[in-house]
Amino acid sequence: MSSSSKSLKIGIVGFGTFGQFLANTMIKQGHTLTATSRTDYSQLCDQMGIHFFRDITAFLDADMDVILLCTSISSLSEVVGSMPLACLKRPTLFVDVLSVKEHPKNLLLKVLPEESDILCTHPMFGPVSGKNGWQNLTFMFDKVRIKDEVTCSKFLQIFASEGCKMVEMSCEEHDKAAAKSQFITHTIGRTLAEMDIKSTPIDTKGFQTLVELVNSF
Ligand SMILES: O=C(O)C(=O)C[C@]1(C(=O)O)C=C[C@@H](O)C=C1
Repeated sequence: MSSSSKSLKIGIVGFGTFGQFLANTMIKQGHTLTATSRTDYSQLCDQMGIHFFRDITAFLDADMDVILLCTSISSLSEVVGSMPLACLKRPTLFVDVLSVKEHPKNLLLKVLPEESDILCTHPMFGPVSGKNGWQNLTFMFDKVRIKDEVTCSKFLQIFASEGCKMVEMSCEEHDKAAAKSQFITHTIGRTLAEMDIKSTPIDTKGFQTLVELVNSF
């Protein structure tokens, strides 16, 4: 990577809905993307101009600036545990985007090589709230272990340049706050979805707010 260029080589691990969502903006910004996933996304990646690797060793061989972990919370440890990290050619920045933060922080500190940098993040938005751009949406990050500040700040710039509200906070603080906010939002949202609530001709403002909440899941 040339330090004067803003463009990063980013490898995405886990190319589900959230990985694809982030990839679209990264491509728009001119970054070079590769991806790997348990599901075969080679056709979709072809359409998006992303090199898809079925084989994780070949993926790690591709020599990236950033490895972006977009797996589910429950599979992170198995996925990272199965990566042949000795294949990494140089110190690499690992970034996760899981909606809990102490778990990936502790796991990555435990299993990644000492020379790898770690940035734990949580975009507080997704394909629904971010469908018309990321302006004013919150991006939480914790520089857990950063030696290469240049690469880290280029990565953060992806979100800052889209107009995100950048919030630096420890993983521990994040989990305390999210346990209050995200838990209640998902619980109520999913309960209302089960109840199949729909707009009526006589909606109150309060009821419309509930219908909007359900539609955001
Ligand atoms: O806005 C969306 O589309 C979302 O799905 C947002 C949502 C959520 O599940 O609430 C998705 C993932 C992020 O971890 C945070 C928020």
